[in-house]
Amino acid sequence: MSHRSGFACFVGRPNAGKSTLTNAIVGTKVAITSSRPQTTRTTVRGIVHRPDAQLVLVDTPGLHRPRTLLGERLNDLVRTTWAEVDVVAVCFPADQKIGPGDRFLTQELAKVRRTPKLAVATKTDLVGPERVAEHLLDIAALGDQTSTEWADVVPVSAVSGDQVGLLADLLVARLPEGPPLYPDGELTDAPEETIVAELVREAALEGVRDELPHSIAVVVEEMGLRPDRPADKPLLDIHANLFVERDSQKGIVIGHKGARLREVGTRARTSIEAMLGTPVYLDLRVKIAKDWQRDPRQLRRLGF
Ligand SMILES: Nc1nc2c(ncn2[C@@H]2O[C@H](COP(=O)(O)OP(=O)(O)OP(=O)(O)O)[C@@H](O)[C@H]2O)c(=O)[nH]1
Repeated sequence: MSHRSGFACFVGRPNAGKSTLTNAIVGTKVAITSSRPQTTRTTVRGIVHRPDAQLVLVDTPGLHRPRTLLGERLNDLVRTTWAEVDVVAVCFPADQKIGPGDRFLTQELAKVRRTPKLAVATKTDLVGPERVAEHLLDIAALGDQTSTEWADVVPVSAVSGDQVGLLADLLVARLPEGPPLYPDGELTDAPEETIVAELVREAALEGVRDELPHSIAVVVEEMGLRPDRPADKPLLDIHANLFVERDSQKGIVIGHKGARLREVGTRARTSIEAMLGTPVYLDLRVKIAKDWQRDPRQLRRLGF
């Protein structure tokens, strides 16, 4: 039996369902989802192991009109990823009309000629069959208008699981023949620190107002098992800094008498424990990195 291996990435407007789809295909939580746009910043890979193939999924941030240095860096990262992967799957949420953002994205993607492009109609559980049909026609028309030849057009629901298996098959079909790229059983090659930092960020974003999400960055300073613990009672010590850009934002994150920060810490700790399967002691500090999105040195320090 021949074996295929390679890389795929999901692209699409913010909130299109890329991270959720990555999780549904990989079958475990590796990328970070939230109901707010633009939370996926780091490239997190999920790896699908099958007898016939190994599919490595790269989850990129959304392309957007850059207004800051961070925005430009993100767009560069997206384009580089498109050229490097074996197939790009563009997500168009079925509960939304195709809009200028989708057109901009598809046009940009069309410039990366070599990479096969697959169109995915996401969130089909939210709408009826007529709307799905109409959406598929709109996607085909968008392909014509942008001279994009869709390798396939697939409707899926990551939430109900409908057609997720088919999508995985279609992605695998675009991979070159080759041996597995990663050892079996490895679900993600994102370092644990990155996953932990994303989980803290996700917890901090819950329930905050619109402007804040772009201003929060989390860096795990230190992480390690506490020494002198009995083998059956491990404890993972995590020291993390949560950076905001301004004093006023620090207040929002910390909340009245630290109440909000405590909530964020508890929520983050619970999801880190669930993810890593170890009890966690989380030491979370809020710091100000003034205007970090515009400062190249700070961007590097925060891992961009
Ligand atoms: N009903 C339904 N909701 C979905 C589905 N897929 C994703 N969602 C929801 O849509 C929202 C956005 O999903 P994400 O997976 O975070 O979207 P994303 O494209 O990764 O978003 P960004 O990281 O902001 O670019 C979340 O609230 C998901 O729960 C789906 O198949 N059905």
